[in-house]
Amino acid sequence: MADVGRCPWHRRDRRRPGLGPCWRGRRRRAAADGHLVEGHRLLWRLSLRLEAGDRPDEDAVAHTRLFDRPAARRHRRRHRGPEHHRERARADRPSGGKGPALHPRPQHGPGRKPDRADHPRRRNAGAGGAARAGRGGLSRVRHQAADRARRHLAPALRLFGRDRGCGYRRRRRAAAGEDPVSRTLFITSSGTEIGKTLVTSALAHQLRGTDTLVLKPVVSGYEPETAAESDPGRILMAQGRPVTEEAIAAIAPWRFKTPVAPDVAARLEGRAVTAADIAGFCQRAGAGRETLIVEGAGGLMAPVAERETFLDVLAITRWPSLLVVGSYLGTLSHTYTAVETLRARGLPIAGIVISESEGGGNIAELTRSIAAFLPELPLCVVPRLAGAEPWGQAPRLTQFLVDKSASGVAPKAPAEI
Ligand SMILES: Nc1ncnc2c1ncn2[C@@H]1O[C@H](COP(=O)(O)OP(=O)(O)OP(=O)(O)O)[C@@H](O)[C@H]1O
Ligand SMILES: C[C@H](N)[C@H](N)CCCCCC(=O)O
Ligand SMILES: [Mg+2]
Repeated sequence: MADVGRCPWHRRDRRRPGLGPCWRGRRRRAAADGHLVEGHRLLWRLSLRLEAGDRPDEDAVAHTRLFDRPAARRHRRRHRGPEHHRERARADRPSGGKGPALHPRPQHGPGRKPDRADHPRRRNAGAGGAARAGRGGLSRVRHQAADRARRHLAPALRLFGRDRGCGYRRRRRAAAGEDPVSRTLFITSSGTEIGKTLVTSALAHQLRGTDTLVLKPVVSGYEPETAAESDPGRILMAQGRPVTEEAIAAIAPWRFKTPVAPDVAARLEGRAVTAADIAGFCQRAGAGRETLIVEGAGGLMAPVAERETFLDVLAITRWPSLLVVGSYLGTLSHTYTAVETLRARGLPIAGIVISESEGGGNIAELTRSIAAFLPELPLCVVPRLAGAEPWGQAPRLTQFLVDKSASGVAPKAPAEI
């Protein structure tokens, strides 16, 4: 049985009786593989598959075993060994796919509801689509990834609704490219050494216990000996995770030794990275996660390749940016330039965080200026924090995360000063 449809945790016999919605209702029952079936209707669909001699996937075989003993025997025989194979397969093959159905199609009529699989809206959905137009079998034109994710989805969704459960189906759909990660935030800044990692670690810390992945795909100036002080090291510590080489490699695959622009650092090591590499890695790693947070390296337009910058990563992904800016003299121009740059590419901005620079600055005046110039953008201040774990003292930053189904831009939040 393919590992689709139910979370392994639930598939094991751990359910407490009477708690799950899955096992209620007289006409529904659980097959031995943990998949839900709807009695007669599903049997009828299976009969259509079997009639055509179609055995498209392992699931169909599993159900055959459950519902149709002669067919299950044939299946076992067919897999017994090569010496039986040809002869038995010939004998088992239905005559042109036109033999009688094992389970005759239910007749429509008074007192009998038409099968929902025949409804026009459902014709392409799940197993219902297979039975359409009297073709008596699954379509030969198949989209493999979609099929993998959609097997048995229709009955399951009808019973439970799309958003219930532990998130296992959502992650599977996302892995098949059907459903993007719910919330993503790209932490960028008006320059380097501004406070991106502090903000990223604070978010990572505040989102502990949730389904959040935090990535720092490109890091320059990385030394394995001082991994705990590196950006990915600090992110892991903020999440309460051990700083190991494996954990760092999983969240920061492009690590370069020299503390310079990533394209230069990569060239010095005879390596290369592109905006598409970075976008692809993050999207694959984050597929199906509830929240994905990605920290850039350097400022918004720090180069990643000779003719590409982090802005090109954003042009591919269209992640909302959280712009971290300093409180030094000159930050206003840097801030507005970064905002204009994102807007010129039509990229969403989740908000601005002023991370107090070493020299301080007039935070109240800066906040007033930015709020007046960009009143539509949420604004927050992270004051100068001391201590070994500054991420634990930062103000709440999770308000910058919004569902992708929303506009992609965080709702306006009051400035925290
Ligand atoms: N609000 C703050 N309070 C205390 N320290 C801060 C603050 N903002 C930044 N820093 C300090 O400034 C230094 C640079 O910050 P950080 O590493 O977060 O910058 P960055 O933008 O992530 O840089 P990079 O471009 O290298 O990724 C760090 O030592 C950090 O702790
Ligand atoms: C080493 C440093 N802290 C960052 N990791 C990389 C900064 C690159 C800046 C490139 C630039 O904008 O000139
Ligand atoms: Mg950083």
